[in-house]
Amino acid sequence: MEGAWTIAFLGPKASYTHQAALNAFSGSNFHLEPLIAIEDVFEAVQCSHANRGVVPFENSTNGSVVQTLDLFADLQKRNPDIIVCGEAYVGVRHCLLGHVKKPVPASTFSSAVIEANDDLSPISSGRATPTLTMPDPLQPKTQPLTNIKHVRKLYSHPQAWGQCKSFLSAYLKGSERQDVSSTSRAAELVASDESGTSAAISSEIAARVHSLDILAQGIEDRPDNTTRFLIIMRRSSPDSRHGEMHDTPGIQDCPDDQNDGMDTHKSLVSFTVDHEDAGALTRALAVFQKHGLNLTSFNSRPSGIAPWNYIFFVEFKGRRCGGGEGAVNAALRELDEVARGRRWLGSWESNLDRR
Ligand SMILES: O=C(O)C(=O)C[C@]1(C(=O)O)C=C[C@@H](O)C=C1
Repeated sequence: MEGAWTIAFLGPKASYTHQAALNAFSGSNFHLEPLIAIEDVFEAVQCSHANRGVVPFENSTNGSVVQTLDLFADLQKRNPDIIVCGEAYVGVRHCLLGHVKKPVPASTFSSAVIEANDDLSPISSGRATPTLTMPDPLQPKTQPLTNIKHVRKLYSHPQAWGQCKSFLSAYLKGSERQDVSSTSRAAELVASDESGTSAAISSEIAARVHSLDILAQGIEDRPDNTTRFLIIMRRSSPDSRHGEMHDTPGIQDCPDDQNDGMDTHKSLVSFTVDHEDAGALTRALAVFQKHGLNLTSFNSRPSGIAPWNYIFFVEFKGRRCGGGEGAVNAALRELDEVARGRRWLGSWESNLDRR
């Protein structure tokens, strides 16, 4: 694998990020390297251990992945050279993975055996009970494949809880929840739990990798549940694969592009504003409107400067062309006049229509 690119991703194997990495980088030219945390992926790319990194950015049901936004905000100045160079979408179908409870052999008709097997009685209706605050609760779109009354503890990535709310509230209300670094890490932990009373929200592939039983399938609230992943790289790093140098990745040659890639590309920028200055954020956003740059996402995270002070992330249609030309460069110059601490985070080809 001499000369192959190293692609770091949020692992272990069988995470949804792994699926995104396989979609974006298949073939023998790529060596895929699972890492434990999203920050490890940023670090691997920042220190050039990896040529590219794949990280979750946003889920269509549950919103932004705040760990990733915070790494782009980079308050500790650990990842100053990271930019985005691509994106990938993965349809996320969650499963509940664990161990099917085996019936106790009824060799004798003792009350202990009857009690133990009572837990294997038919599955509950799963209808969420209406309450005063929620008179019309969302009903889960699926029910368990087997009895799950023995499940006491759940493991998953924090994003997954918010994607499976109705199933969890209908069937697993009393179970303790533990956040872990990814859904595949959750499956790994459940596989090593000998009590058999834990379960993971994870993928069907993770069930196969860890020889776990699928206790329920398709437990996400919405059938269109999709996660968007970003591909990151280090700016000004030599990419050895084709022996070529990209001096300014994220800034592209677009000589024949009449509309700055507004139909084909997206870009990401972050900035802060003077919070004492009324209208400062409005003026910053007006710059994008003035140059016809359509915003596709807007996020904020604590800036680390002072409490209730934010760093803003704006994603918009269009790409930044080399040579200071074009609408995006013009907007960035004007943004520098009204915003503070502006950081360019890259342009990449939009993949939304190619899912
Ligand atoms: O835990 C994983 O498998 C991941 O790849 C992370 C992640 C996320 O952070 O959004 C990816 C997809 C799902 O939305 C849930 C978790």
